[in-house]
Amino acid sequence: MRKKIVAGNWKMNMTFEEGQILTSEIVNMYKDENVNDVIAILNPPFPHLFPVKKLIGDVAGVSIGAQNCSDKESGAFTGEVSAKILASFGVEYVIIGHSERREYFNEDNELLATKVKTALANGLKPIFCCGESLDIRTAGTHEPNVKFQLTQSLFDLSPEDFSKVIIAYEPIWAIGTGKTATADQAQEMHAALRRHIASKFGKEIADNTSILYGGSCNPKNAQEIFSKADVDGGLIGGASLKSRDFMDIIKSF
Ligand SMILES: O=C[C@H](O)COP(=O)(O)O
Repeated sequence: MRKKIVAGNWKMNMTFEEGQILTSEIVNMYKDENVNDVIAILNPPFPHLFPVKKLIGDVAGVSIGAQNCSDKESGAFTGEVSAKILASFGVEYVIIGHSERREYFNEDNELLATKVKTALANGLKPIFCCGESLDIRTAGTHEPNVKFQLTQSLFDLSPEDFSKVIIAYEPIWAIGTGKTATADQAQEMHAALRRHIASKFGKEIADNTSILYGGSCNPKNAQEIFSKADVDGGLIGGASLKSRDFMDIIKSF
């Protein structure tokens, strides 16, 4: 059975102290409150990874992920962080292909395919982001557009490797805009992606792939979105910076 996952993407937010407070609050709430088998993944900026991991300790169900990794294994690439370094610090997940990386850092499907392979080769589980712009949505070509992102970056993987990937569907027009996709729009795309995955890797793998929704998800709309058959959780930006909101989203299942 596929896993229910809520991942918090802090993006470029939180000082050291703020990150420590946020993590402590989330970890304590997660331990004290009734969480229905939902994996929480905290994805802070790089310098937070080790201290946040220490605060999480051995609390089952809470895990740590990075927001990016290099496509290179190691070497003279100033400012980059490799999957190998992340893994050596006990990081378990890595977000790859977020639309902000695609747009501001020119990351294309080909580069992202390399990043996914590098992450997997070093034991990290990729949270692979995909999603369409408003123009593409308006033109009605969103489904083939997003399927193409998966084909280009993930369909070279072996079935065994693909099974370790989490998909995050994030319509770009819904990110940080307060304009969330409707639950039906999310379900429609998630179901299409699952069919697409099945066409390449088979029904069993597709049925076991967690597909998360991201884009202005908050405690008010999470329950309806998560109630849809093919929505297995969320990739949360703004609302993951407030412990109560993040926990309420986790408890929306
Ligand atoms: O990675 C998270 C997404 O970009 C969603 O961000 P948001 O919840 O602030 O819209």
